[in-house]
Amino acid sequence: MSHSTAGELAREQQYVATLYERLDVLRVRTRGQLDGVLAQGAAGGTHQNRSERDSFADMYASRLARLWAVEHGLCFGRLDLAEGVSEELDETRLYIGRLGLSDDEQRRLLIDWRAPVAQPFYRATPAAPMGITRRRHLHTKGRTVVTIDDDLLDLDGLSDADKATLNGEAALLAALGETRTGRMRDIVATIQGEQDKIIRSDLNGVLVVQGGPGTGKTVVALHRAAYLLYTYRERLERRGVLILGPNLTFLRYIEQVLPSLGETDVLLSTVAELYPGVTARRAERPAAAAFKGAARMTEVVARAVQERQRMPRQTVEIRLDKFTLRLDRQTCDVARSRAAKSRRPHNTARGVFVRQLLNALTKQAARHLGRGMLNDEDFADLREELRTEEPVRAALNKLWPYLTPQQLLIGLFTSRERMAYAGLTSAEAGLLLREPPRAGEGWWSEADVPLLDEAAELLGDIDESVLRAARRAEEEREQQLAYAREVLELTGMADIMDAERFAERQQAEETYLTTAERAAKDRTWAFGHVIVDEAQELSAMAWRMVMRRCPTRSMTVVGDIAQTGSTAGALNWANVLDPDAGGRWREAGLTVNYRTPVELMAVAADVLTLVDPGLKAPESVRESGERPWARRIAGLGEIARIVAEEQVPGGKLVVIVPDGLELDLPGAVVGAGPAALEAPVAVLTVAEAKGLEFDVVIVVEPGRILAESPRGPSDLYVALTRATRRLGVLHTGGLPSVLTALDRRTQ
Ligand SMILES: Nc1ncnc2c1ncn2[C@@H]1O[C@H](COP(=O)(O)OP(=O)(O)OP(=O)(O)O)[C@@H](O)[C@H]1O
Repeated sequence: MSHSTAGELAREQQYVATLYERLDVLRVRTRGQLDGVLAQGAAGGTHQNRSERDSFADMYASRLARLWAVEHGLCFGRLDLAEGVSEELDETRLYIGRLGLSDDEQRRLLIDWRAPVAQPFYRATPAAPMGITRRRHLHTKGRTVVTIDDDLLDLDGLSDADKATLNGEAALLAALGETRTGRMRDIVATIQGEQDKIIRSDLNGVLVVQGGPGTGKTVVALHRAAYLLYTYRERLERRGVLILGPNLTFLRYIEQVLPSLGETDVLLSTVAELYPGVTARRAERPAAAAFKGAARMTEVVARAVQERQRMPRQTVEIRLDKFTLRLDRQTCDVARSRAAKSRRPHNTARGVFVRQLLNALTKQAARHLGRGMLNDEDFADLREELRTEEPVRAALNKLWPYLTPQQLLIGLFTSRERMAYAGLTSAEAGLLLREPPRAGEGWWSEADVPLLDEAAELLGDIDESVLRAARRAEEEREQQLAYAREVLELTGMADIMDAERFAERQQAEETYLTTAERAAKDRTWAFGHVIVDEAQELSAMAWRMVMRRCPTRSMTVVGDIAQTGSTAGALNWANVLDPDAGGRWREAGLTVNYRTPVELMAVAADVLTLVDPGLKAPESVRESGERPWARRIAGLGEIARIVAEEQVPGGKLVVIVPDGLELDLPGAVVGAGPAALEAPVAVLTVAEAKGLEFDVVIVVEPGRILAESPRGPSDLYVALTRATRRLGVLHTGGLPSVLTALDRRTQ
């Protein structure tokens, strides 16, 4: 029902203009407050004054950023309340928008979409109107209201057909029909009821959202992050929210959605990036990645640590200048079992081990020195002397070395002997065996990252390299302080900023880091909430790592079991979640496909029966009017011409190819990366296209995609469900029989 009559439009325009005026006033006011704080910033004062000023500056800066982020589509809806519904004043109308606004008398002008009173905007239906008589969608261009769409929720006035309408169908279909920009957009104006329930679901426990392609899992997860931060600000602001996606291209695709929702305490990451200090770039063979992802690796890593605590069979001789000390097997074993009993991680248990052996060595040394019984003080002095003797240190280090997770895994994967000790068969070891790292080479793969994390847990983070780094940092700070003094002298700024403050600004960036930035640097950071997207792809070992980041198990896990491409990935949510969140997870479903038109989904649904005949494809909300097609080509050389014919003006087209098929299209971006999102034409593999969408999709050699991995049917299903408008399939050999629903084109 469209009510874009001139009079109504003019009235809404007037109201929206007042909202923008208010927004402008607040921007100017906040800018003034920020400038005021910054102007005092350089004037010295106590440390406490300075840190108060910094936090005010942060607060005003992020408020200002929020005020600027809502320029587009500031207000998108209105609710007309049934009589007697509003207890506050005599409000009969509520305007809904990207943030809340009030005037100087605290009268509310605009309601944040996440506020509880805004909920009927997304949930009210004619059958359950929630005290609303009318829901109005306002479409704006810049600051101008262009059209209005109404849903009448007053039961008496509606026919049965009207009662069954979707929430703001016209608004929704308009949003879905738009050409893709290469970046995901927010959907605050058109969130649907089943999505809203998930967005506003309780913070506690693990919420699993299972839904087919295009059902809005990603976009809903992002809105949930914004909603949770708004509703549980106190609890979440300090700990932050982690959002894990499958790869960096995907993170690029979604990164703009959150700032437009006004959220900054969110860390976007991938499993490959989650271990601080490691960049996992190396490609891994699928069989090795699957093996490294299996839960059994927990034991393998534990055995690898034990192997480093193995005691030698022979007596260890330590030659000092004046005499030789000896550690026999039994003494070593006793020290080892003491250390093991301490139940501390390897690097901290080392203290127990070393103390035990040093005591034994000190007694021996006393005998050699003919000093018999020593008093406590002398004993301690002699022990300290021995501790710093190089041969003693070397021997103790060999028996129980300090280890970083990197050292442990490099040691393991480069030695068949160690792998055998860790319980691997010769064939398994062959799968993992590697050459040691060479300078400049990326040694780590994504599958190694959860193993590094596992190792870090068993080893403990306190190791010598950390201590050395801390000492170095202290020295550096001293140097920087000296440098700061010099610079301030030279620049004549000495009287407006003291050296310590300058040095702090230069070096101790920690003070200025956001929660998300601090969390990114800290392996042991516990997030307030964790969201995992494309969660079906995570291996058992990756789940262990993710769970460590969220001891409270407040999580949102979104994915589709039918789309699992990784051989280490999930085929069933219970298998994944029972081990770490047994009894604390609940499942919700999304059933409507907002991306793929009906015509395309019919083809994909046939492929879904190959994945599992019991699975049901999501229902598409719209038709494109274009039939998906298949075409036999004589060679890959023909693809460029077909791509040119299929492109839609201003839209994005992707050619999806099997792994290892090299296709060089003139003008196309090949492979993952931000450029692939921007380009009019890109060539991607299925794994690279996962989670993304394009106006036009051309799938090349579907038979090869089906055959190239045990998850071939899932991969083809993913490929066929990426398009919002047109789908074509090109093949040089026969067309797989599962694709017979495609129209056959001959030229
Ligand atoms: N309520 C909505 N209003 C407007 N657009 C929507 C709505 N829900 C989903 N969409 C759009 O539908 C498309 C698919 O959403 P999204 O990528 O979140 O789906 P998905 O379930 O994660 O898909 P996949 O499993 O294929 O990765 C996006 O363009 C999204 O913006």
